[in-house]
Amino acid sequence: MGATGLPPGMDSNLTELAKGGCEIDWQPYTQTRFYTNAFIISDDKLLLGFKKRGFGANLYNGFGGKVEPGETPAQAAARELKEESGIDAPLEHAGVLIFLTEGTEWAFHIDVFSARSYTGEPTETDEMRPGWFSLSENSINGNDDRLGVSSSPGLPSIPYSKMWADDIYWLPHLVEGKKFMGRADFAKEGDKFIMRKFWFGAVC
Ligand SMILES: COc1nc(N)nc2c1ncn2[C@H]1C[C@H](O)[C@@H](COP(=O)(O)OP(=O)(O)OP(=O)(O)O)O1
Repeated sequence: MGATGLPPGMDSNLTELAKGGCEIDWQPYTQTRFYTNAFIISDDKLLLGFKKRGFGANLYNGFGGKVEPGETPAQAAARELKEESGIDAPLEHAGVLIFLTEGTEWAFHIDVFSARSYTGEPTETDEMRPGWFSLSENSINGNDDRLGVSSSPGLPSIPYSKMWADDIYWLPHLVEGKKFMGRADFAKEGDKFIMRKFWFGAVC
């Protein structure tokens, strides 16, 4: 933890939203690998993809992947969104996330994007199965899932229990149009990743 109380690499112009694992040290890292993640919001619905293979398989997430050499994060985000869901969208930068996984010396640096319109039809691909989730009148139940209530009848609520454990701390801010930044360090237990230490903040 730096002198500002923020994890190394975080901007000081942030208001704390959530933290945990304060008794544990941040895992050191020597390299950073750049990724993207994109979320589409349409009226009171959020588009997520069920990851069918690879890292994060069997979890819901936004659409994204590695930033390829020569690409900007924004270009990579648009390409990955198209490749994984079949749609185009006017993506805007929403936040930055740093993730460490036990046993690796490199950190995921994820530029997160969002858009409130899109063109095309969300379509299942080899990697992702897109689906809409309700954002209406969210409330939290005992399973950490947010219940969609009224105006999107038939749509499920955001499936936080089937998403990465960090998402519940920053995704509501993305939905509200607020910028955010954060970090989480994960340990591996068998084939599961357990979030041990985290810090998330909103950009002031
Ligand atoms: C560890 O916590 C994470 N939380 C969330 N919400 N998202 C994460 C986390 N770790 C990684 N991600 C995201 C970042 C990317 O959007 C994907 C991973 O990208 P992927 O491995 O699928 O990259 P591709 O370039 O598409 O890979 P291949 O084409 O080689 O399969 O997960």
